[in-house]
Amino acid sequence: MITALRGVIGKAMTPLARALLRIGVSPDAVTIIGTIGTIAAALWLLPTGHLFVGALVIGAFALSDALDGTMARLSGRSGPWGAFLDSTLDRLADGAIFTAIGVYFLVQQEGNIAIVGASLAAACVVFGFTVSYARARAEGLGFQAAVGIAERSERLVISLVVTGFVGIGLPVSVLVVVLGIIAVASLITVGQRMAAVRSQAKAADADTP
Ligand SMILES: CCCCCCCC/C=C\CCCCCCCC(=O)OC[C@H](COP(=O)(O)O[C@@H]1[C@H](O)[C@H](OP(=O)(O)O)[C@@H](O)[C@H](O)[C@H]1O)OC(=O)CCCCCCC/C=C\CCCCCCCC
Ligand SMILES: Nc1ccn([C@@H]2O[C@H](COP(=O)(O)O)[C@@H](O)[C@H]2O)c(=O)n1
Ligand SMILES: [Mg+2]
Ligand SMILES: [Mg+2]
Repeated sequence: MITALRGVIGKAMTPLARALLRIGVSPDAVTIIGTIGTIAAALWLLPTGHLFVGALVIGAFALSDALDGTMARLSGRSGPWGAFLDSTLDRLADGAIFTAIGVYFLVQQEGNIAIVGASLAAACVVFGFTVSYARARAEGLGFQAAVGIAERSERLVISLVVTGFVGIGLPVSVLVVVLGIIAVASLITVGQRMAAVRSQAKAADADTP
């Protein structure tokens, strides 16, 4: 759903991508700086309770994930190394964001909401990583698995927008519910990816003489 905005975001990034290339910035530099910025902003701003500013700053850095690919394509430097670097660093950024939300619950909240919020954030880390792993493993075996209701863009945009709104007064219980929904939707996405690979594997078996 949100992932479908990819083309639009890529187009919107084009002028900035061209400008950065012109001054000699490489796609890899944007990938690395974007990841470091995301991790630093998440681990500093969320546990200290700066949820609104944190969501905005993390969102801005996370959007650089669409910038690096646009720069790589425009400069003709798109390739396996960049794809590997981008996907691997994505996992560090995802882990930092949901870990930071979990630490926010443990440090800034009390009682059941702290325990439940932190546990659901941990579930988002584990199930989100499993979604990404399923695609990486499928692609390593020659199948396609870029499907599902909770791809990375959905997980990040929804969690960051709700985190930002909690920062300006939305009850924190809404974030707990949304983390629960993201965790369940991630598990469903794992199932959707398994189903996609299973049908491709069966079709490949049937084609084998
Ligand atoms: C001061 C500045 C403020 C900035 C605020 C920005 C607000 C923007 C609002 C909306 C923008 C939403 C659009 C984001 C859609 C991005 C779509 C996109 O470009 O996707 C591509 C990019 C990279 O995808 P890849 O295919 O290269 O990545 C793959 C993916 O990671 C796979 O993961 P999997 O699905 O399998 O788990 C991996 O398997 C694969 O390895 C990997 O290659 O997608 C992204 O992932 C980019 C995510 C962008 C997230 C942007 C977050 C910004 C949204 C909100 C900001 C918070 C606003 C706070 C509001 C506060 C309200 C009071
Ligand atoms: N440093 C980089 C980053 C990305 N790429 C290429 O872009 C693809 C990802 O594009 P996004 O718009 O989704 O970031 C990736 O698969 C690589 O082909 C690159 O070459 N170098
Ligand atoms: Mg990228
Ligand atoms: Mg990336």
